[in-house]
Amino acid sequence: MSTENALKPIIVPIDLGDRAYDIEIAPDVLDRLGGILTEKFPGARFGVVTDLNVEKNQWARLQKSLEAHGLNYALISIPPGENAKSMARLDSVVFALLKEKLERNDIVLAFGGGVIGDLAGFAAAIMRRGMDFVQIPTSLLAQVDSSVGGKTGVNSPHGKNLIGAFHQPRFVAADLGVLETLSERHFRAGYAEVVKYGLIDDEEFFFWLEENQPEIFAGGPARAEAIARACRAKARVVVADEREMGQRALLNLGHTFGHALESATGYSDRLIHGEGVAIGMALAHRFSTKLGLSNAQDDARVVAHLKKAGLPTNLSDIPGDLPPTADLLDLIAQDKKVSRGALTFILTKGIGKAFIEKNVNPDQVFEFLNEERQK
Ligand SMILES: NC(=O)c1ccc[n+]([C@@H]2O[C@H](COP(=O)([O-])OP(=O)(O)OC[C@H]3O[C@@H](n4cnc5c(N)ncnc54)[C@H](O)[C@@H]3O)[C@@H](O)[C@H]2O)c1
Ligand SMILES: O=C(O)C(=O)C[C@@H](O)[C@H](O)[C@H](O)COP(=O)(O)O
Ligand SMILES: [Zn+2]
Repeated sequence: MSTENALKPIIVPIDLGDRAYDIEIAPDVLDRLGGILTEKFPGARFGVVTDLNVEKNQWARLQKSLEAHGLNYALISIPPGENAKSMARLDSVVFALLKEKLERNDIVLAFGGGVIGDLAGFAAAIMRRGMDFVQIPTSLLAQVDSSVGGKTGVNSPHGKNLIGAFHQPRFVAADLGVLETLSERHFRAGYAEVVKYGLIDDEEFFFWLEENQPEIFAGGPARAEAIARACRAKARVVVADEREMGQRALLNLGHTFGHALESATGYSDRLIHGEGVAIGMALAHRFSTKLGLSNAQDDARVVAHLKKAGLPTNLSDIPGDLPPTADLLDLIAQDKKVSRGALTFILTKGIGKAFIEKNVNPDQVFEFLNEERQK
């Protein structure tokens, strides 16, 4: 594939019939958003949900664009971090939007990373029995993954993302410029989800990432191309299986382990989502090899690439103590892919050859995790 010009907007359509929408990836879409929203939603008011970091670094640009078109908005800004994906914070955001008298035909703008997208999207899904919303993803992770596909929700002490709804956005505005103020740690974490698309079913993309990772981190055309390729990959899966009745579960590669680790570390800065996914993908590869399904060479290649990008790949990379393995297994048993009590994992036959394995033996997971704890 030829390198895409970073200055030219890239449109990725999500063909979901009456819920179809576009992702626009461009360096200036935030500055043009006031005009886009005016055209798409004439007469609407906007409830902008963001966090304090995004407000400090990027709100001025969006505000200018909204005000240039005379749009009426209310700003709701919450403390940042994964802990915001809670029932308590959902309650306060919904309350604030209702207090602003947002009507059912008004629009929620989710302006932030994946935490804001999941939380504000869920708020939109339940407010007045369902309001429309627009995703304005400001982290790499949100641009390549969470703003696309309609999974919204919050966490529970019982497990990650256990309370939520499928609710598709009406538009996704992925502005490349906003990434300039994202921390390196969060950029790296988002990159784990980019690597995921290569590992699922596109070894050529994984090899391209091996070649281009430094350019992607530096910004410019390779970054725009990586984001667009990730969005197209996610679009293909979501259009084929919107509500995860089957193949969409492949997007969960690394997440069965990763989500349990995020819960076990209290949804804290000890382990952010993309880091959990990086460790989870390394574990999924090694577990597959232990079961005789994959091979050590591919495992090593995956780990080497994740490490080169500054990502963790071992349980011991997580600061502090982890709970006993039995507790980790309890968290894995709360995974939404569990069916009639049986564990489902996304396993692999090698790079780009992931598959869904139902009825995974919990004793084998327990033994594997105990071995991994020794590393
Ligand atoms: N719905 C989905 O399909 C889906 C997919 C993947 C991940 N997720 C969820 O996404 C969440 C993780 O998202 P995330 O990694 O974006 O985390 P995040 O939303 O916490 O954002 C990362 C951090 O960067 C800050 N930030 C974001 N954009 C910034 C910017 N442009 N400039 C400066 N600071 C900025 C935020 O304030 C936060 O501190 C997890 O809860 C995960 O479960 C959902
Ligand atoms: O969109 C999907 O489907 C995914 O699985 C994408 C994941 O990266 C994301 O973390 C998602 O929120 C996980 O979904 P869950 O259903 O396992 O909570
Ligand atoms: Zn994820």
